[in-house]
Amino acid sequence: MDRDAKIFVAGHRGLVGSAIERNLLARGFRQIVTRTRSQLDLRDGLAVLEFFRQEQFDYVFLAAAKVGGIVANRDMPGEFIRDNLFIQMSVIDAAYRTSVKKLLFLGSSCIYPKLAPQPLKEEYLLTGELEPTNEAYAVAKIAGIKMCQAYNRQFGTTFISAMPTNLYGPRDNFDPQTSHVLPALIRKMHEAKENGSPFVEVWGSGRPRREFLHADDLADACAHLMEVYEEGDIVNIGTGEDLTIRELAELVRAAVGYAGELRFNPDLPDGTPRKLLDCSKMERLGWQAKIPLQAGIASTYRWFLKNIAAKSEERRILL
Ligand SMILES: NC(=O)C1=CN([C@@H]2O[C@H](COP(=O)(O)OP(=O)(O)OC[C@H]3O[C@@H](n4cnc5c(N)ncnc54)[C@H](OP(=O)(O)O)[C@@H]3O)[C@@H](O)[C@H]2O)C=CC1
Ligand SMILES: C[C@H]1O[C@H](OP(=O)(O)OP(=O)(O)OC[C@H]2O[C@@H](n3cnc4c(=O)[nH]c(N)nc43)[C@H](O)[C@@H]2O)[C@@H](O)[C@@H](O)C1=O
Repeated sequence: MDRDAKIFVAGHRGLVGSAIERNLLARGFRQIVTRTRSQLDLRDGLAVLEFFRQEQFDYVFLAAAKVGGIVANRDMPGEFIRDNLFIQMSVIDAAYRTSVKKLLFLGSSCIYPKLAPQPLKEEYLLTGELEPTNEAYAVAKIAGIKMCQAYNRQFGTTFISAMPTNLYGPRDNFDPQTSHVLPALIRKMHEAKENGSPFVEVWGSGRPRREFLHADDLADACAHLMEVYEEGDIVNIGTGEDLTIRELAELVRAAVGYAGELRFNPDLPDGTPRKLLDCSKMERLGWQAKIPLQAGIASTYRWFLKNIAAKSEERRILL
């Protein structure tokens, strides 16, 4: 990729898009274009096509999506399927119509069947039933993969698809109701420590296993794929290691320095029992994750203290 190539990072204010933008700048790319949602609603196909016609991008990273944790997915399936299908349709089609050289679409490990063998190999896609809590989101993601592959076959495009495991890092969503588990636990334990609460509620049984990848690692993997990979076949991106939610909660508790009790609430959903990616394909392509989970949690907590906790405290004092 030429360092003067014109690149659109869709979703640049989110967890992944912001990490991709940082990574591209560090790699020396000079022409990165971004738009906020209020400047350009990516669900609006006509506006997106007009924007692509004006800008004439060489490369596109599609990191804009409707994203949320297990309860947000369970409770808002209509929004998850609608927004994601619209965003994907608009951006992928506009990329084809304006001859973008390469587009990277971001799927998710939730595209795999709920009870697939572990670790999850790319070939397990569409071999069984999906996890019900995020079926609508997963179906939209599978449609995105299939759209990229169909365009490659019929129109000769080079649209590639990466399947990340569960992610975390700076600029994550820390809202306890809609976020994923890791930012939710950071926030809940931090607030419990500040308020002297004797326990923190952890959803579900604590037994499900999850794999966690730092967004900076994912961004590096995406930039690497954009440089070296040309196929439509999906590629998993993870660390190759997982742990139980109870073990994760203990790690977060240690990082935050919270001494209270973890109280598991079985009324909330566990979701998929295990979701560990087989990352051997990505390793063969010359990439491996670098940020250890404990170090990643510690740096994410520092980011949270500076950017979320400090601002809530400022607001509380002003009120
Ligand atoms: N987080 C995770 O654990 C995982 C994420 N992924 C995938 O990675 C990608 C990025 O996720 P992540 O960074 O976590 O998500 P975030 O919610 O952090 O960021 C999503 C971004 O998309 C933008 N966006 C959403 N809807 C629109 C719209 N209609 N028009 C324009 N922009 C829009 C948001 O803009 P605004 O800031 O204005 O709201 C935001 O910048 C997604 O495809 C997701 O499915 C895959 C696996 C795990
Ligand atoms: C990335 C992936 O993310 C979603 O799936 P998920 O892996 O189930 O994501 P999650 O992070 O929300 O939960 C992981 C586990 O953790 C438990 N858990 C405990 N306590 C809290 C808690 O406080 N918040 C949350 N959210 N979960 C908690 C929770 O009960 C579950 O057992 C998909 O919908 C879809 O969006 C997707 O692709």
